[in-house]
Amino acid sequence: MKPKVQPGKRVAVLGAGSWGTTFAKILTDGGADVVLWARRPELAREITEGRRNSDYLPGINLPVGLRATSRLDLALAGAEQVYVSVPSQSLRENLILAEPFLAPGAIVVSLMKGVERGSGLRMSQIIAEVLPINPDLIAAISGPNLALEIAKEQPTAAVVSSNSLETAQAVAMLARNRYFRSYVNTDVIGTEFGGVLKNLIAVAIGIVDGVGYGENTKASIITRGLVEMTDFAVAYGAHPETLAGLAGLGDLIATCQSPLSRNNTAGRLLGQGYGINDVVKQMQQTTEGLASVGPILDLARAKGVDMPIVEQVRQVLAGTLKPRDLAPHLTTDSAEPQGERTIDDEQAHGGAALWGSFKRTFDQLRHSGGRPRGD
Ligand SMILES: NC(=O)c1ccc[n+]([C@@H]2O[C@H](COP(=O)([O-])OP(=O)(O)OC[C@H]3O[C@@H](n4cnc5c(N)ncnc54)[C@H](O)[C@@H]3O)[C@@H](O)[C@H]2O)c1
Ligand SMILES: O=P(O)(O)OC[C@H](O)CO
Repeated sequence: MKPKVQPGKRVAVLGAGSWGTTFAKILTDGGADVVLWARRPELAREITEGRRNSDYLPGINLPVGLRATSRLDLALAGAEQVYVSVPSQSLRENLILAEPFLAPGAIVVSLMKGVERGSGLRMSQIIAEVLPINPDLIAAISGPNLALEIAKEQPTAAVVSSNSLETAQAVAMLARNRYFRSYVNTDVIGTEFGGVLKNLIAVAIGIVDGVGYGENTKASIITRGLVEMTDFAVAYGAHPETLAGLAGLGDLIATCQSPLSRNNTAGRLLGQGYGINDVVKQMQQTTEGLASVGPILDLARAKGVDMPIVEQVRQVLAGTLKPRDLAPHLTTDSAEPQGERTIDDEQAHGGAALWGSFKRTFDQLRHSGGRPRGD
C-alpha cells in the first residue's frame, strides 16, 4: 500500500552541520514541519532568527518555517521521522541521549556515511542496536549529495533504503521537492557501504591529484575503486546493482571530482606532502574516510576481499607509502597479468568476481559452523 503525502508532517533533524542543515532545508522545502537540533544554542538562534548557518553553509538563505533548537527533547517531541546527521563516531552517544525523547513509532533515518571504529558497524546497525525500535522503522539515505550544491537548489537525486519498502517510501515522500528526488530500495547494506567506500576512493583520488597525476590515473583509480567497492559490499550481502547506482557509482563520481568533498580535499593535502596530523587540523568539517580506512580493511580481511587501493590509502595515512607511489601499485603487486574482472565480466562470463563471492560464502560457512551471518 502506497503511503499518502502528508504535508506538514512533523520531523526532526539531529545535527546542524552542512548536511544536517541542508537536509532540514530539503524537508522544509518539501512541505514538512522541521525542527533542527544544533548542539550550540547560538547556532540554533542563528538558524531560527537569522535563517543562516554561516559557518557551514555560507551565503545560503534557509527557508522560512525551519526552526532550530539546542534542546533534544523539543526537537524530538512528536517527530514522526527523525533524520540523523552527526559524525559517525558520535552516533552511538547521541542516540543514547535521544532515546528517551523518541516518539513511539518514529522512523529513524541515517544520513551518515561512515562505520564505527572498533565495532565496524554501519550506522543503521548502530541505530538497531541502541534504540528499542522495530528494525523496519530504520532507513538510510545516500547518493551523490554534496551539501552546498543542494543548498543552492541544484537538481540532485538520492536513494532511501530500508528493509521495509513501506518505510523507504514514507521517507522518500517527505525527502523530495523541486530540486531533490528520492528513489527507494531495500538494499541497506549496499546503500550504506556505497557511501562509506566511495569516501576512501575519493581520498585516493585526492592523493594522486595532490601529487600532480592527471586524468588517466584518476579514471583508473575510480574504475578499479568501483570494483573494490563492489567486491567488498557483495561479500557482505549487497546487490551489485546498488553499487552501480546513485549510492555507488553516482556518489563515487561526485565525491572524486568535486573540490567541495572533504575526503577528496584531505587526500589532496596528503598528496601535497602534509602529514596526517596537519591534515586533520586543517579539516574544519567531518572527514569520514579518514576514520573508516582501518575498520573497512578489517572487515575486508574478515571476508577475504582484496582492497589494494584502500590498503595503499592506509599506508599513505600511516606514512609508510609515499603519495607518489600510490598509483603505480594501483591494483596489485602480482607479477601475473590479471583479468579486468569488472561487473560486466562477471555478468557475461560468470567470471572471477562470481567465483570470489562463491568462495567467500563457502569459507564463511566453513568458519561459522554452517550458519551464514546475515545483516
Ligand atoms: N556534507 C555533505 O555534503 C554530506 C553529504 C552526505 C552525507 N554526509 C554525511 O553526513 C554526516 C555529517 O556530515 P556533515 O557534512 O554534516 O559534517 P559537518 O562537519 O558539516 O557537521 C557535523 C555536525 O555535527 C556536530 N558534531 C560534532 N561532533 C558531535 C558530537 N559528538 N555530537 C553531536 N554533534 C556533533 C558538529 O557541531 C556539526 O554541527 C557524515 O557522516 C557525512 O559523511 C555529508
Ligand atoms: O564532503 P565529503 O567527502 O564528505 O562528501 C560529501 C558527500 O558524501 C558527497 O555525496
